[in-house]
Amino acid sequence: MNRAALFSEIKQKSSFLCVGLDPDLSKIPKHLLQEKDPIFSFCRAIIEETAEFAVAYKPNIAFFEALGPKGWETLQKVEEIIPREIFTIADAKRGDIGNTSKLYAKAFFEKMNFDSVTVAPYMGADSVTPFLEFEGKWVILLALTSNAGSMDFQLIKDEKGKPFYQSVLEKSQSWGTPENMMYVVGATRGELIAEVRKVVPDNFFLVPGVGAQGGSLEEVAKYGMNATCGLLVNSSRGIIYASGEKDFAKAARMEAQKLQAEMKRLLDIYL
Ligand SMILES: O=C(O)c1cc(=O)[nH]c(=O)n1[C@@H]1O[C@H](COP(=O)(O)O)[C@@H](O)[C@H]1O
Repeated sequence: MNRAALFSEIKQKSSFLCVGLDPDLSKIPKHLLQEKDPIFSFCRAIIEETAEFAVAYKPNIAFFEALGPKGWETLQKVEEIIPREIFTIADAKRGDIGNTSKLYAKAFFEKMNFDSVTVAPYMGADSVTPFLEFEGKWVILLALTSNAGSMDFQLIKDEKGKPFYQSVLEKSQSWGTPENMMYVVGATRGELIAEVRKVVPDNFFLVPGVGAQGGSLEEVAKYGMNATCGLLVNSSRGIIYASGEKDFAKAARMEAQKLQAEMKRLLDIYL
């Protein structure tokens, strides 16, 4: 999917919501455990009820990988039922020496048909560029993450006072373009989002951390929105575990709808 198609979906749905699929057998409603593939049944119900409000889905690969070979089959089935006009993100946080990265890319872009994969920048250009060689596919590069540990490296300043995440943004600008590279910028970083936006005015940001991690949607929109919206805001647990009972999919729908209504308001203000 290209940037114009993504922006068109955002405008059509008045939404920049990414629903995070982090399905955990210990958290899904108990009645689903009798199903042949409980994780698939769970994700399918969530997708059916939230697709009207979502412009992206982000399955976190860990939750599928942890189930062994069957988990990979489930992931593939989940990817296949996501409506094609909705952007798909394999949240795998990959990145390795070039020939290995190329095979990671093949796994998510060719064996499966994801639009994008999250990639860690730590190993540098040759670990990231193999993902960018796939026509129509995207890299989502970790820049400023939402977790407490982001302070360990990302916020360390060099002798001129420039934080490390900023060097990642600057350096990576020559690897890809706003047509094939996005950045992960955590919602919990508030006004730092404005600093990121200054360095990379045109790229989309994948913004996790609203909902369960406490980030503010209002601040994300205020500091991060650009002329093509430039934001995919993810919520995982806040949506998919809105209820642990039989009404879980309807409850997820209500949470997604609530976020979409708020996003519509913010698009009207800032776009
Ligand atoms: O790459 C990510 O998606 C990611 C980056 C980051 O900085 N923080 C972060 O929480 N995530 C992911 O985003 C999702 C957040 O989930 P919730 O906190 O439940 O909404 C999880 O799948 C995390 O792995």
